[in-house]
Order: sequence, then structure tokens, then C-alpha cells
Amino acid sequence: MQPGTVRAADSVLVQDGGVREPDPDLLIDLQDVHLRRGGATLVGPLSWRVELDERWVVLGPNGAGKTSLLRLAAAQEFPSAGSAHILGEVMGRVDTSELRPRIGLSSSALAARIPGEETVFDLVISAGYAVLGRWRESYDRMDVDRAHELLESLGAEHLADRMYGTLSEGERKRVLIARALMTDPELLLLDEPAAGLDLGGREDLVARLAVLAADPDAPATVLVTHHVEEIPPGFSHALLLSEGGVVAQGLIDDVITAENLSAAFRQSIALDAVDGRYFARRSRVAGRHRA
Ligand SMILES: Nc1ncnc2c1ncn2[C@@H]1O[C@H](COP(=O)(O)OP(=O)(O)OP(=O)(O)O)[C@@H](O)[C@H]1O
Repeated sequence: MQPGTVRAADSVLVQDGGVREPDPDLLIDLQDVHLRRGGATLVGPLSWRVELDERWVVLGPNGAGKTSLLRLAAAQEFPSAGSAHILGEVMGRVDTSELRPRIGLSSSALAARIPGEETVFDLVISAGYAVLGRWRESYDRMDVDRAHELLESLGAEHLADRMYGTLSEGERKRVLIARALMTDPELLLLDEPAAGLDLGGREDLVARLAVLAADPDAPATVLVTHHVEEIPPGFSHALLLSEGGVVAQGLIDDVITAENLSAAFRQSIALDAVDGRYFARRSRVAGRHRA
């Protein structure tokens, strides 16, 4: 490697002198990013900016690149090309182990690593150490109170002493969000938080996420989903992905439209918006997506 260069990805060297300066108002700032693995382009070309008080939904069909994009935002992947600034830090120059505790993440990949015998309370409080499960860490009264408060705000306080493996899917999702919030993160990333929930569980979670979205002290949030019905009221922006690329992004009402959904999902989609919620179904009008 030449002096003055940093390795930003397996295949890309970025000249130190040529790195963009981070904008402190942007929590996520991706510019002309590609993420490639095994000869395939998972994401890109894509540019995306998330500001401090924004609540984003990332929506798209299976395989669109949503989880891959979230992994870039979570500082778990480096772009193969382009530049990525996360929480004002230049990816490739920052120690990601210091960056990750500032990001709250709830995902099925994390859920799969949780031992079934872990108690709910330990799972939440141990987030501060970025570990799964308690070992010999010590926690002060404030940590204990915060863990209880978060569990209560997500309707899971009564589960505090239960083993994670005994929880229902809906209970698990709520507990994982409590854990993601435990470190008071600057950025909250939720990958399909309503996946696997029944109608009641989904509606309960959507209502709780709407309360979080309306809280001015809550972190900037990015929620990944396949379904417009899972978008909580109060979310401000949307990014619609298809085959790794952007179909549309910006203010939510401009992006979540029948035309854009039809293009992303490659079939004619009809959309209703009621009380800040969206509802989609296949349209009988053929060919809308081709337009
Ligand atoms: N390590 C990898 N190597 C090659 N291809 C990969 C790798 N990881 C993911 N992919 C592919 O990249 C594409 C995007 O995957 P990703 O999981 O980001 O999509 P997604 O939108 O989250 O999908 P889903 O909604 O089904 O969860 C998929 O086609 C997937 O098979």
C-alpha cells in the first residue's frame, strides 16, 4: 500500500488527500457507493444521506439489497467503491469497534446469535458492553433503571426475568428493540422488526414505533421492510430499492406511491393511504409498472 492511502474495502484504495470531509449533520452519508461480493453487485450505485432528526423506511422486494445497505449503515461492511461516512466518521479511516456501540441495531442475524437461556433483562443491559449475555460486567443503578424503563416502554417489562428462548416472536422483537436503544444510540437501525408477527403483534409494534418516531429525543431511525403496512405513522422519508439500485428516495409521500411501488415490485400495485398508514395490493390495471 502506498503511504497516505487507506484500505476502504477488499479491492479499493482511497487516497487520503482525496477523501471527502464528513458533514456533522449527516448520520449516514453514502456517495456513489457499490457493495460487491462474489462477483455480484449487492448494492449500488447508490447515494444516500440521513440527517439527525429523520425517520427513514427502506423498502423493496426480496433480494433488493436492503439488509446489505443496512450493514453498510451499521459499519459492518465497507463499500467496494464510493465513499461512506457513518456518524461523521470516514469508513476506512475509523476504528469500527468504537463506532458500532453508537449504533443501535436490531436484526435477525443478531437474534440468531442470542442463547436461548439468556434472560431478557441481561440481554438488554449487556448491550452497553456490546456483548451477548452477562458475564462479569458491572452495571450501575442508572443502567439498571434504563433497562427497566426501555422494557416498560416496549411493553416487555413483565418479561424481564424470562429466558429469551421462551419468548414469542412478537415479544422477541420488542426486547431486541429495547436492547438496541440501551446504549442511547445516535442511529437506530431496525431490519424487518415486524417479520413473523401476526396482525395484532404487527399493529402493536407499529404503534410503539410511531411513538418512538414522534419522540424528539429518539435517535434517527432506519427501518427496513418489505411491506408498506409496516411503516409507522410519523416516518418522514423513504428509500425504495430494487436490484441494489434506488427506484426513488426522499420525503415519504413522494416516494411511497403506486407508480414507484409498481416499478420496484415489477407488478401493478394499487396503494391506499389512511391515517398516516399505507396499504398496498395488486392492481387490476395491467401494465402500470411498465409505465
Ligand atoms: N456474500 C454474498 N455473496 C453473494 N451474494 C450475496 C451475498 N450476500 C447477499 N447476496 C445477494 O445479494 C442480494 C441482496 O441481498 P440482501 O440480503 O441485501 O437483500 P434484501 O433486500 O435484504 O432481501 P430480503 O428482503 O430477501 O431479506 C441477494 O440477491 C443475495 O442473494
